[in-house]
Amino acid sequence: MSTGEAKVFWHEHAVTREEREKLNGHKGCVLWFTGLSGSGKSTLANLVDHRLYSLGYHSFVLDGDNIRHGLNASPAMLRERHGEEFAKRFGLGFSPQDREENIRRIGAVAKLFCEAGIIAITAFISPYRIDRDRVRATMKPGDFIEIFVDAPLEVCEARDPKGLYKKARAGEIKGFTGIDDPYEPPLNPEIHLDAARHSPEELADIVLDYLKTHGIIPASK
Ligand SMILES: Nc1ncnc2c1ncn2[C@@H]1O[C@H](COP(=O)(O)OS(=O)(=O)O)[C@@H](OP(=O)(O)O)[C@H]1O
Ligand SMILES: Nc1ncnc2c1ncn2[C@@H]1O[C@H](COP(=O)(O)OP(=O)(O)O)[C@@H](O)[C@H]1O
Repeated sequence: MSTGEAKVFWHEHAVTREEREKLNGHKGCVLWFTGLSGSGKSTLANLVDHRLYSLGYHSFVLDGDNIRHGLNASPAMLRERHGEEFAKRFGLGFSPQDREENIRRIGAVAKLFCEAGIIAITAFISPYRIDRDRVRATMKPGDFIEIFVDAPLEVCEARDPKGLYKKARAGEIKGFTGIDDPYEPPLNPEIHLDAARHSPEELADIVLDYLKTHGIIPASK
């Protein structure tokens, strides 16, 4: 058997994206929340998801913390389950390369959701601009909606719900975003949220309004 690169072919779907969107009563898209740890990504992602669900729409949250338990599991988790060699090959931590692969994989998954006519809601720090832009470049114009959850480091650090900033300041966690690893804010996000001055409910309203005014969900409900 050849060990060379296999040729892979693309199969058209029997049911088109447009047909699925018609059935769902709204368009598919990716709501890409990005921001520092503690900025409010997960809170907001889940609130928007719940609002959409209550309106009868189809959405799903892909959250960094959860995805890093499965698809993008850490080396430690994989070591326990499958041994050292497997963990080294497939486990993802927080090095720049691992974050890049984390975002690449989740971008591909989010795109599949979008093509299934679903509103994919991702909540990853996604600190590097190039990684977010690469995901954007894989998608059709309008499908990738970058949402900057903008809360200053001081605010996030004061919230510190998991105590991670404290550990990072103490040097117990290395390469923590905002402390000793960079966060590159979006230059031109579709939505820029002031997450330090507004409640999650107010911020969710802004996201829902965007979806209505851009024809992703009906304006009428
Ligand atoms: N070194 C370091 N830097 C930043 N964050 C860290 C780190 N180590 C662990 N954590 C925890 O992992 C969550 C971020 O995971 P993500 O997959 O969103 O990160 S990334 O997009 O790949 O940068 C992040 O969760 P959120 O607070 O929900 O953002 C942290 O709880
Ligand atoms: N807009 C907001 N205003 C005040 N507190 C918030 C807001 N959004 C989230 N929080 C709180 O901040 C903390 C971090 O929120 P979380 O959604 O976990 O952030 P992230 O997913 O970005 O790490 C939580 O305790 C949450 O209740």
